[in-house]
Amino acid sequence: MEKYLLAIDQGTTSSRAILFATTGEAIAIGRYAYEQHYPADGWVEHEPEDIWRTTLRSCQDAISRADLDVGSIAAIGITNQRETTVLWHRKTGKAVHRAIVWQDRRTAEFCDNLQRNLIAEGNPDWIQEKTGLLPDPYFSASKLAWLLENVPGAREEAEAGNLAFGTVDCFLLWHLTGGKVHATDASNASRTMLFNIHTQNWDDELLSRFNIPDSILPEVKNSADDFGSTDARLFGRKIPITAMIGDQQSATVGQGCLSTGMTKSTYGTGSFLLMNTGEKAIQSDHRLLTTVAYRLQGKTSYALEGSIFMAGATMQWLRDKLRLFDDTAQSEALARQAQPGLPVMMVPAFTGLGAPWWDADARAAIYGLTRDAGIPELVAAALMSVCFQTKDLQKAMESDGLRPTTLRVDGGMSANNLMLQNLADLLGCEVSRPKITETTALGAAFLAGLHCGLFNSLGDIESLWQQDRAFTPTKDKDWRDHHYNRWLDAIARTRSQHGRGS
Ligand SMILES: Nc1ncnc2c1ncn2[C@@H]1O[C@H](COP(=O)(O)OP(=O)(O)O)[C@@H](O)[C@H]1O
Ligand SMILES: O=P(O)(O)OC[C@H](O)CO
Repeated sequence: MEKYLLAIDQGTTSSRAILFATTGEAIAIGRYAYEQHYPADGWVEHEPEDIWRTTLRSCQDAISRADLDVGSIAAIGITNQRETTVLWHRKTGKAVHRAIVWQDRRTAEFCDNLQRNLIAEGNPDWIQEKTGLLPDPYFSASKLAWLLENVPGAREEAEAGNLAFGTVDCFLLWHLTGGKVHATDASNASRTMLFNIHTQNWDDELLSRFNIPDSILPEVKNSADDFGSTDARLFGRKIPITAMIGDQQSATVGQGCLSTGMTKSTYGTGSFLLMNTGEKAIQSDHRLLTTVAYRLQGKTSYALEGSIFMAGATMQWLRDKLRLFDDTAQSEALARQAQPGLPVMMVPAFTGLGAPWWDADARAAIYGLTRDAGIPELVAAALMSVCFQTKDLQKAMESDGLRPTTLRVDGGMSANNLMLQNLADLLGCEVSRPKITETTALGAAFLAGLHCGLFNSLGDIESLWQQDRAFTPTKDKDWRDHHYNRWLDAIARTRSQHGRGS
């Protein structure tokens, strides 16, 4: 019987399930968008029940659309939006509060104080040295501390051992296994700010700094491992779960970026550029993150990461709040009508700025509006803002002594040819889009297949990668420098609004 792999890709705006053949071909897909909650300025929440319900229905849809025997699904791999924090009751599986999403900035002051204290103690790099991360509300630790402090009774329940913490992979695993398995993988653990990426263990000093009881923590396993089996009632029979990996790391695998120096950038809600640095955990001097790319049979591969909070989300804002178009796919045709010279500049700091600025308090701004600026110029500026933010990351990597020669791109926004051409022009390097753009799901499926013996080695996935289109630079250095300097000026002006320099 031919075997298939089911990948669950639980993203920020939708839950997806894709059934793959071992050739990498997607056989069937299930997908449900779900509600975003914005209860206050800078707060972003998801209903955990929505996350679970839409994931389950996506899996059931994919399976029924493929019209196959559930017994032919060899294994499940889970990949997920990272850092998003869930705390739930072990007995009922019910969350004590909505999930606090990675974009949420409510703990900005907490993180500022933490950084100030570390500086006062003469140990400013303490967090980065242990975790590869920088003190910012983006990561799970301060969100979890907030839940324990602010949800009535949560701390007492946690200390009594009645609560479980997890990122979304872990929360889904709990539900898929009928509450039997409380585990995560090293790539997801590396985004919590509680995990020491060098020792590969939860770090007691970090736990005590954030005041987190260790009774709530999941076991940390390899990214391809034995994570238990689904409750037979969900899909008619048990299916083994043999991989879990954060979505950006999964896309790195799905893009075949498996050797040192290979780099991918995913353009979804946010944008995340990862360079595989192999067995070396390189600590950035330019405010990039060091993260676990994947851990296989106890061997850790690391990546250097630049995280941008607003990419496709800026297009959603133009669509939903300004109502400039009905479908984000229309943005390309609109931007092509814009005046030349990129007159309008947009800094999309709607939820602060990520790498390399790490400025939680910055807020978005638009510059250079004239009487003849209209919808095309605004849309072009929004698309360019994604390219400029990627350029910031390229510059930071170069300052750390690393330069990717080719950038492999994926994610919903990589369908936009104009954006990718502008990106190649601005970076001055080739930008390459693969035929399979569901690389995030593919990475998890591949790792699941690796663990259950459908693939022999990581090398097998490299041979599955095929290019759809390459975008080569058409502009010279003067053009690049001119526009990038305009961007840096816009960034400086935006940050000066709340008293921060560039
Ligand atoms: N043709 C396009 N041009 C610009 N943005 C697009 C286009 N198609 C999709 N997007 C954006 O890509 C995002 C969806 O990408 P996806 O990878 O599905 O995101 P996520 O995994 O974060 O939910 C949306 O924010 C959408 O606005
Ligand atoms: O859901 P995505 O694709 O926007 O990815 C979110 C990231 O994992 C956040 O770190």
